[in-house]
Amino acid sequence: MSKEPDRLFAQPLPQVPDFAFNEDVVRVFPDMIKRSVPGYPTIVENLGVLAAQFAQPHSVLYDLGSSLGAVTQALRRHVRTEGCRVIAVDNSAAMVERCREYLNGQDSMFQELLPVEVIEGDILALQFKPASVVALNFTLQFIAPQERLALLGRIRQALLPGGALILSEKLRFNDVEEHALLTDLHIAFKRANGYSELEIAQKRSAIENVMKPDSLEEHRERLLAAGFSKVVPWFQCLNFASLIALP
Ligand SMILES: Nc1ncnc2c1ncn2[C@@H]1O[C@H](C[S@+](CC[C@H]([NH3+])C(=O)[O-])CC(=O)[O-])[C@@H](O)[C@H]1O
Ligand SMILES: O=C(O)C(=O)Cc1ccccc1
Repeated sequence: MSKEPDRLFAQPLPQVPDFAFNEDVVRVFPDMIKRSVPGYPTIVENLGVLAAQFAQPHSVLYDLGSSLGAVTQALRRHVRTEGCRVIAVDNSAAMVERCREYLNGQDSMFQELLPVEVIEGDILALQFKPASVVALNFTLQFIAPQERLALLGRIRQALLPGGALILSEKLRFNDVEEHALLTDLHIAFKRANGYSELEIAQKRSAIENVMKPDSLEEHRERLLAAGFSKVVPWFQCLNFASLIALP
């Protein structure tokens, strides 16, 4: 994994462009996501542990919006179910290229890893195969809000009995005080991880048009509307949470 530190927003930019998952972001992504998302390492590792409980023999496990394949690698560490394979999908060419490099490196070092196929494509255009586990780890928040329900409906239709969707997201809060407190605490988390006020402000302006978080209530209602029967939050750290949705 690249160890390059994230300094993308360290210098004043005359105009802050909309955030994109391009080559510059790919180079610093492991550092960026760890220093920006409270609980990220815990969520990724335990996503593998959870997935192992839902994986059904001879089925597909999806990693949607796979970036550099952190979730795929956690699935490979924890899932031991017979005949499972992983399909990782991302629409950023730069992410997919680097993700394939990492996974090929693993394949050449270890035997008996779950087979992985990395697809460069839009998850909105995907024809889902019957799946026991679908991971959307901080990806749904980048999908246009009007597309989210239909996508979750297609995922619900693809899920096998006994399977699960694991959905991790940044949250917003309907209660104004709660929203302000957790937003301030998230900023304190970033500061504690070495980001300057300028970096925090410029990153915020870069993501505000492209990343639209929902509240926990909105997630729950939309998942039920998409046909899921049960929604169980299993992790929250500040304004970041992860949910299990059962078919
Ligand atoms: N329509 C789309 N189709 C496919 N991919 C998409 C789409 N929209 C966005 N992406 C991809 O979704 C990923 C979101 S990052 C996921 C982290 C990873 N899951 C991790 O656990 O490390 C989250 C973050 O950076 O906060 C990016 O790689 C996008 O290219
Ligand atoms: O940085 C933030 O404020 C976030 O909400 C998380 C994030 C992490 C990586 C890319 C984009 C957003």
